[in-house]
Amino acid sequence: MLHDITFFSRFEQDILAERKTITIRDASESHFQPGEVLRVSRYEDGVFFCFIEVLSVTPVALDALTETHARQENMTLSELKQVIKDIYPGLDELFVIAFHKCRGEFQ
Ligand SMILES: CC(=O)Nc1cc[nH]c(=O)n1
Repeated sequence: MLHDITFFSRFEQDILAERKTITIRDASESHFQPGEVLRVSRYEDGVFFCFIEVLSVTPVALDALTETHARQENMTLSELKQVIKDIYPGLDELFVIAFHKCRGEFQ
């Protein structure tokens, strides 16, 4: 079964250009499994823009975010921490979902 995930529209171009290869989510979106293909749409208007394959789902604390995570998000580390604090205020239990954009049959 195909599951859905949404991203804020400001992340769309980075995902399509494969500059953003992780997403950091709360526990409500930590159930995805490696190998699972997700249908990706924009959070604001629901417009579909690609499929992604989940590579891994790894717990991480806000303070444990690193420059590597930031690079995978195409941000600086301070930008990334601020973005996550804005999206999930007061939350420390987070999950890194690593993915790659699907090509070919899923494009
Ligand atoms: C819609 C939404 O929650 N989008 C998010 C949240 C965290 N990271 C991300 O890349 N996108």
